[in-house]
Order: sequence, then C-alpha cells, then structure tokens
Amino acid sequence: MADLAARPRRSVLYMPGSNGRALEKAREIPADALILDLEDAVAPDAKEEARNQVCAAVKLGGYGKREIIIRVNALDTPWGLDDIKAAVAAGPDAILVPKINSAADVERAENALSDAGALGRVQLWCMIETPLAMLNIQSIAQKAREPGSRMCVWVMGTNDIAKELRAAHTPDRVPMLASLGLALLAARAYGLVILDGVYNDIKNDEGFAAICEHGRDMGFDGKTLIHPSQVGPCNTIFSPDPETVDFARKTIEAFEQPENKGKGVLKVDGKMVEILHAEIAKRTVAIADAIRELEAAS
Ligand SMILES: CC(C)(COP(=O)(O)OP(=O)(O)OC[C@H]1O[C@@H](n2cnc3c(N)ncnc32)[C@H](O)[C@@H]1OP(=O)(O)O)[C@@H](O)C(=O)NCCC(=O)NCCSC(=O)C[C@H](O)C(=O)O
Ligand SMILES: [Mg+2]
Repeated sequence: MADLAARPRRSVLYMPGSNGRALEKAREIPADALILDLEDAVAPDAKEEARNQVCAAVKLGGYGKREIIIRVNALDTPWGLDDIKAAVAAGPDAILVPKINSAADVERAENALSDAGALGRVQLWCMIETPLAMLNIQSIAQKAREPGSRMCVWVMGTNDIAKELRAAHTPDRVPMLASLGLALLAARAYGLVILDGVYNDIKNDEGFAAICEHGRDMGFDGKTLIHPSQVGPCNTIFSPDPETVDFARKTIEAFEQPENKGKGVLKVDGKMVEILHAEIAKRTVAIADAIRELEAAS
C-alpha cells in the first residue's frame, strides 16, 4: 500500500450508521475523516437498516475530500462478513475492522476484503482494543510488511480497553498508558498510522483539550471523535503551529546550503539541529502543506 502517512488524519469522527441526520450533517463537518459505524453505536435490531443506509450514503457521496471509512461488525458476529461485502461494494476509502486480536485476525480481514472484490485502493484499518491484541501487538503489526497488505491505520479503542482492563478513564490516562504505548511502539516500528481513542465527556472542553494534547505529545497522528463540537479544537491541537513549521522550513533550508553540505550538525536560530531533525522537519512541512491543501478544498 502506498505511503499515506502525510495525509492529515487529525480529526476522525464516528457516527452511528443508524443516524441518518448525522450521516447527512457530516458532509458539512470539517473533520479530516469520517467513520460510519455499523458496530457498537448500532443496536442489534438496527444492524441491517444501518448497513443499507451507510452504503447508500457512501455511494451518494458529497463528502468532499474527507476520507470515508465504514466500521463493520467483528468478523465472528452474524453481521461481519455481510457488512464487508456491502461496504466494499459501496466504495469507501477504508474498512475498519474491530476487535483485532491476532495476526490471524488481520489475515481473515485481508481475505474477506479480497473475497468481497476490494480494488487496489481500499485500505484496511484495524481497531486495537483488547488485552489479547496488546500481547500479540508485534505479530499484528508485522502483517503490514506482507506483500499486498492493505493494513495501514490502527485505531485505539479506549472504551473497550477500559472495559476489558476494568480500568477507569482518568485525566492522566495512567491506566491506559501501557496499552497506548505498546500500540504506538509497534505502529511506528512497522510504519503504520495510529489514531488515539475517543473522549466521552462531550461537554468538558478543558478535559478534551488536555487529552488531545496528551495524545499528540505521545505521538498519535490524530484522534477519533464522537461529536461535531470536538472537531475544531482537535484540528487545531493536531496541526503543527506556524512557528514549528517556520523552524522546520529553516532547518531544511540550512541543510541544503552548499556550505553545509556533508555536515551532520548545525545551529538554526541558536538551536542545535542534526540530520534527524531535518527528517522530522520534512514530515512537519509535508503535513502542514497537506492540511493547507485539504482545507482549501473544503
Ligand atoms: C453522543 C451522541 C449520541 C449525542 O447525540 P445528540 O444528543 O444528538 O447530540 P447533539 O444534540 O449535541 O447534536 C448536535 C447536532 O450534531 C449532530 N451530531 C451529533 N453527533 C454527531 C456525530 N457523531 N456525527 C455527525 N453529526 C452528529 C446531531 O445530529 C445534531 O444535529 P442537528 O440536528 O443539525 O442539530 C452523538 O454525538 C453520537 O452518536 N456520537 C457518536 C457515537 C458513536 O459513533 N460511537 C461509536 C464509536 S465510540 C467507540 O466506542 C470507539 C471504540 O470502539 C472504543 O472501544 O473506544
Ligand atoms: Mg470498541
């Protein structure tokens, strides 16, 4: 799968597939990506109706440059495989499979996508949200290295992690750190994009901002969200600020100067920068440019 790492995924908004109003409204919400959910946000009796509604919305389009992801039910549920068939036929950018516990689960998901006739560009996103996934994390990540793998994004399921660990959602996220850290290490080691989990307390703006900053500082590429009011603040927090972008451009330029050719360390604005900082700088500028392009198109 092509390198999609510079694509902005600051804000990734879930909505229940059974909520027609939300599917409609999402066409105007400035989230970088939308997850149309058939899993936990949809009651068992509403599963088939939600599947039809989501697939119809994706086929109709109108979501602009937002990346469109359909979250299907887990493969061992009565709905999982039929969801994948219908979702692939609707043509989203990605299918998100929940409760991935092992490398074998990734293989089943990859095969289900192929059997459903997925074309080259359809990505596989995986929910990382169980203790078993944490114990198998490296072998799950390694599947991304196999030829033809569609797996390119992981999404942390912090509600399921808290449930399975019998842990609390605390402001400092100490009970969650082992899981978040393990998943981040594996994602980075194998070149996967990784998104932080959701924040349930919709009215708590301060708590939300603090958790976004925490996720950003840990290294997540963006955050999954549950309400439109979370999109703006999340976009701001996960965008590189102008000073950082300016310094990144200066760093790249400094290493490109003829007099600095062959040097491994320089000083920019009084700060030491090494070649590794130039690599970070290139990524910062690529993300900033991609964000500008995305926002200009909306
Ligand atoms: C949480 C909600 C049920 C709250 O809904 P509601 O009471 O309707 O909110 P508001 O009245 O404040 O809504 C204002 C308007 O915004 C629209 N709206 C609300 N939420 C969304 C949304 N997510 N996407 C798009 N539009 C949305 C409302 O329709 C109102 O519109 P208008 O009529 O014009 O005023 C609701 O926010 C909600 O359902 N959120 C998403 C829940 C969800 O998808 N959950 C599943 C993923 S979370 C998870 O578990 C991840 C993982 O698996 C894990 O384990 O952690
Ligand atoms: Mg979950």
